[in-house]
Amino acid sequence: MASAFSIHPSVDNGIQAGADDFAGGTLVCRCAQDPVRVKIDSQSAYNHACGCTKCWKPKGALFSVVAVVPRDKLTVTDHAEKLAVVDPKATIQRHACTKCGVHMYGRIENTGHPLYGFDFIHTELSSDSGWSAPQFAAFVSSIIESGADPAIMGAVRARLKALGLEPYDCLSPPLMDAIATHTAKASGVLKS
Ligand SMILES: N[C@@H](CCC(=O)N[C@@H](CSCO)C(=O)NCC(=O)O)C(=O)O
Ligand SMILES: [Zn+2]
Ligand SMILES: [Zn+2]
Repeated sequence: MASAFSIHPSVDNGIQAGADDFAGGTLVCRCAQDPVRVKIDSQSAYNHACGCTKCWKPKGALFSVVAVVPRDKLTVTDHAEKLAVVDPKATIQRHACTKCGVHMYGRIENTGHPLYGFDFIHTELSSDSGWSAPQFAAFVSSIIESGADPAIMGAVRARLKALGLEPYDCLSPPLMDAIATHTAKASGVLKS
């Protein structure tokens, strides 16, 4: 049965597996003229659906789909002058196209942050196929903050599970463990 809502257009009809030998591609914004292009020289990692209010999502979708790549593998090749940071105070500085609104990459500038060194990208902006598939759904309850009816949450979580995207209200357990380990080492609670 078709769903009454869209999780995200790239997963609504099932999830396409990534390719093991995939080594990157180009992200292109939605401007018909002079699009911003970002070259990625790496496969993506930790791809996931994100329900938070800050990640860019296409119109009508409840979730964004967002992954990370090492920041030294990301290069803006065309029309960097069109990019601006959406919220300079956010942990993840999202560089968006000022003309079409698409977020081209999100960068963490705080060197002490557990995820420093990773840039956040939306692989749907690339026509290259082989990017790693989304593995889980994060910040699911946060879709309510963008206006989703709390009454649909049961159906949303059931749909995510049916798609193979385990729903979490924060990040996935392996990512939360990695972040907590980093924090415990930084504070000295855990000896490295
Ligand atoms: N309920 C809030 C949650 C926002 C949030 O913490 N988002 C996460 C995940 S973004 C990609 O997975 C985060 O790390 N944010 C840091 C940032 O956005 O700078 C909401 O929905 O706004
Ligand atoms: Zn654009
Ligand atoms: Zn998010």
